[in-house]
Amino acid sequence: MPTRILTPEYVNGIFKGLKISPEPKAEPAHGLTPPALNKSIQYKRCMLQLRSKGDRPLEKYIFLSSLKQYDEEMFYAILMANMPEICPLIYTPTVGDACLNFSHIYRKPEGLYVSIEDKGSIKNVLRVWPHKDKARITVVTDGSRILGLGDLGVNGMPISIGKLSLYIAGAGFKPESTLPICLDLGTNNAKNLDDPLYLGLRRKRVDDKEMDEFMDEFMHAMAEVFPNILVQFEDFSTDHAFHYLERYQNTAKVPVFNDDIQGTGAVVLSGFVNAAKLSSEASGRDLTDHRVLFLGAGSAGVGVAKQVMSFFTLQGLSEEEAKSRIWFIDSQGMITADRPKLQAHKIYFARKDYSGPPLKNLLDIIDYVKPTALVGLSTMRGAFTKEAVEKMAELNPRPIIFPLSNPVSLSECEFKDAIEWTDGKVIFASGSPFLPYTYKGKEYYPGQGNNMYVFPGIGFGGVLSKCKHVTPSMVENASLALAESLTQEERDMGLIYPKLTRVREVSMQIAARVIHVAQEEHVDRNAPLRHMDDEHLLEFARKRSWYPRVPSS
Ligand SMILES: O=C([O-])CC(=O)C(=O)O
Ligand SMILES: [Mg+2]
Repeated sequence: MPTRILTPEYVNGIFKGLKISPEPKAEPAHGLTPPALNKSIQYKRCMLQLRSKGDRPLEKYIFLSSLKQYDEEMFYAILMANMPEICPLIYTPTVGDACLNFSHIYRKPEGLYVSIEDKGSIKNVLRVWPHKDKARITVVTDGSRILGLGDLGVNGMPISIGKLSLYIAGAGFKPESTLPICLDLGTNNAKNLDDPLYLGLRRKRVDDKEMDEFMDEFMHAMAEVFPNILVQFEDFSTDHAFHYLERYQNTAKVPVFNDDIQGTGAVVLSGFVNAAKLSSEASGRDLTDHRVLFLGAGSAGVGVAKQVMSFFTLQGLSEEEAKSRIWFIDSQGMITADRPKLQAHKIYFARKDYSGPPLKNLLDIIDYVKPTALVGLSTMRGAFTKEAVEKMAELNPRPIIFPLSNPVSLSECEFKDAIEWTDGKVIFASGSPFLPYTYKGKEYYPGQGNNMYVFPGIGFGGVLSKCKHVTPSMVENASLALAESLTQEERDMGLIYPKLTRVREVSMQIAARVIHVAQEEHVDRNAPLRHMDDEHLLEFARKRSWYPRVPSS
């Protein structure tokens, strides 16, 4: 039996003051605000107040979060005009701190909490969401693997909220069409369970069987209550991430994708396409001869490797040949097929062509594999040591080094170090942002291989096409559209990803491509769009994209 009593009073009470959908707002009545206050001054005051918090990012997060609640349009105007400054505050890395502290800094409802105690009546809980008919995109986490921070339980909610803010700023979803959801299936995090202020259920996680039953009911209920929604799974623990993607991606009545597996994979493939070209220009090596070594074999690592395989298959290699260009290291060393008790998701990439003693040390493995690219999704801070990066630079005139773990405190290496250790030769992308670095008088720009470049466009294209499913080809094409979106200026700067300031335009290109592929694969249900050519699809996406009505200066 649910413990919550969903009386109208309860529902009205909990949402009182929750501004999920600002209807066109009346200006505050004359006399209630100081005479000179207007939106432009308010914008400047907000920026001033934000910046006055100096280098206290969590305080900035809290400030921005309350700004979003009392003046949503102002929040988005500020975010969109200052993406490089604000993204790291509402998203990785600061969102990691917000999650760790969520039970202490929580103020107001911003999404739905569905707990194991709601099993049997999940539909009723979903129905409390205002504007049910407007919901088009949801980010659903169970808090079990938040960034690289592990099981945070209900404290994972800010990740759903942060990603949806980027769906809005990045692609132009209307704020009221977004729905953050945190599933509370317990937590195995002792720190949470010992914290008297922890806001989730005070119990260990349920077993897999009970979780399956819960998830099946949840997905059915979602399709019934929100028939037009697209579901993005986020930060589920590795086994569950793969399991629920497979369980629902072709069968659920609403389209589903997993951002950690597919979004991260797509964004890294895109960066790799551009990086491999730069690296091959320097080495003369054929594109099909790249060799990619992954450190970390969780949902993101394996998801990324599967996408990177399509780099090779697009060059004409077979699946087996493509797979042979990829090596994995996990906590026990290089993954080989003869290792006993390999987890299911690691078997595919386990090497069958190695028979020596187990290789455990990164330097030995680099010596053996001779990679052109080193990709980290290990959440092991500093795992790409000076010696390892120097060895990569000995092997390659332009080594590709992607330390992709989030947040920044768990990055496998820092941008500054990668530049110095390779004497500026590195082609670099990280998961969380680093600042540009000047070395020997030249300014170098880090790439940010974060799924924020693709999920807004995948979601927007998926929703505009009214797709039944998100297919692998839609994801792969999102990635290629991102790779192709670089301007000449960005290429001249040596970038492998477009500038963050262009993310809206890039998302439109991705969305248009996603619609096109949904049509080719007959998973679209928006028939009138079928008559549009690519240029019209792009125009259509741009027209449907939401902007805050606030002057941005
Ligand atoms: O949230 C991010 O920055 C990227 C991501 O999905 C993760 O690290 O789990
Ligand atoms: Mg994630």
